[in-house]
Amino acid sequence: MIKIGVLALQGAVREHVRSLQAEDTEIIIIKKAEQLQEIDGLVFPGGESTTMRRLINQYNFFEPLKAFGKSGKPIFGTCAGLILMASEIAGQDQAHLGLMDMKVQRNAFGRQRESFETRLEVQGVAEDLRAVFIRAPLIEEVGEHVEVLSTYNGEIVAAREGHYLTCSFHPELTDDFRLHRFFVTMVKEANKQRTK
Ligand SMILES: NC(=O)CC[C@H](N)C(=O)O
Repeated sequence: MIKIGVLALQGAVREHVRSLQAEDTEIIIIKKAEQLQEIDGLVFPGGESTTMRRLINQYNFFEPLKAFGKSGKPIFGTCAGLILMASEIAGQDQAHLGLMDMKVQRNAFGRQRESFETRLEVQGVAEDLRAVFIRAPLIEEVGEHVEVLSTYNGEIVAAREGHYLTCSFHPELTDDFRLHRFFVTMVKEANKQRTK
């Protein structure tokens, strides 16, 4: 049995809990930093990244989340979660957790297109994944160890760097669970490596 946590400070928590349901997997809602010790993988939901960052500080999550990432346990960040993981944010002096080597731009899809749904090819996951974009960020630049998994109109919208997975859309708002399943497999594999 593996345990996957969903960071529950703000945002689309329940939807991720639903989408992560899988065999031999327990889903835990994370409200306190101590709970990070019991889990094998973690999801950062979408929502509002500046609000989430404020709550991360307020509830003393900052260092524990960084340590969790550095420990090699998988993290999956969606939308605002992607912004939290980035090492650089366009137009801002400071990033948040800086876990993934990538530069992101917030609210990157123009006004008329603030919110839309499309189908995307995601490398190793699906040829036609349903993707809902809501005031979504895009990934402007990636470091050499980052694998681009998907693009939309030439812009990077999903990527992986080792045990970190991220996308700028909301896979948890559809019944297409393939990206979540991919993450659950990443967690199971990382867990196997650790307990070998
Ligand atoms: N749906 C979302 O998570 C939007 C992200 C939001 N625009 C932010 O900057 O945090």
